[in-house]
Amino acid sequence: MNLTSLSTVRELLERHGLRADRRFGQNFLIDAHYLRRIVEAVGFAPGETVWEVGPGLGTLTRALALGGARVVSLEMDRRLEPVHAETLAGLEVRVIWADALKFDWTQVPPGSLFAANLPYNVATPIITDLLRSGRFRRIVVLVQKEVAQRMVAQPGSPSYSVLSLRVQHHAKAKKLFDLPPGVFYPAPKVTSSLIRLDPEPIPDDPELFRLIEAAFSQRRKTLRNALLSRGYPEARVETALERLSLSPQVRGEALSLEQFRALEGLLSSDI
Ligand SMILES: C[S@@+](CC[C@H](N)C(=O)[O-])C[C@H]1O[C@@H](n2cnc3c(N)ncnc32)[C@H](O)[C@@H]1O
Repeated sequence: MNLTSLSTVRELLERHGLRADRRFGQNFLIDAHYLRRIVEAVGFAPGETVWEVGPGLGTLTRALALGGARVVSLEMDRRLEPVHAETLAGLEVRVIWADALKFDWTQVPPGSLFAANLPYNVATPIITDLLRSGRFRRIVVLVQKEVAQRMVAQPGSPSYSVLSLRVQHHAKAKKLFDLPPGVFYPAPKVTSSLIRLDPEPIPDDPELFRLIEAAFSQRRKTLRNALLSRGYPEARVETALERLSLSPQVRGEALSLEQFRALEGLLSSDI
């Protein structure tokens, strides 16, 4: 069965009485060229397990399994079960019917691989959870281009955000290529991008991210005021900024990850 054929996808949906559901971010990939490039980017060895979120009709899931991977995939939309009975039959695939946002990724073995065409509305929290779990050595995700830009953004750029720092803290990130809306059915309004993350074994740092979230909580405020409004003590914030030679007028979006780490170190010590 060729799931990258638009007529096959339409016929499959119609035969099962289904429509792509926007609430679940269902935009199915229907392009063989891009599908091959995504599978190549995952770079698994034969028999290796690849974790996935959102198999949908089974397009990427099937391509990974046909390429020799064992796939464990989380899906929320139970209507797809009879579709999988056709599209994933006989393949090394296990579907877990669960919400990926509630899944405990720390139960995945360390050094695992992850690949997905992520539902756009929940891509950021899923990527954050995957990174925080510390269980993945490579994460290949198809996301909205704006999310991809945030993932690789540097200080001072309009896309620089909590997600940029989350990615930098845990991983090396590379934007691989863009995909036009027409390679999905139904076509989304936006361009997509494939991103590869190569995480290092670095644990989460909740205090650092409490600080970063406070710094980005009100982008129009100075860093000083944003931190004060989140309850950081004034004298300590002022001394820490001074020690780091940062102006009291500086905004959070100007600081590098290293500067946030240094700031957090000073704020949590007796200065
Ligand atoms: C963009 S589609 C990708 C489908 C397929 N992998 C493809 O490439 O054509 C996203 C999929 O994620 C599923 N999904 C959405 N939210 C989810 C969640 N919170 N947990 C698990 N699956 C979810 C949707 O039902 C849909 O199948």
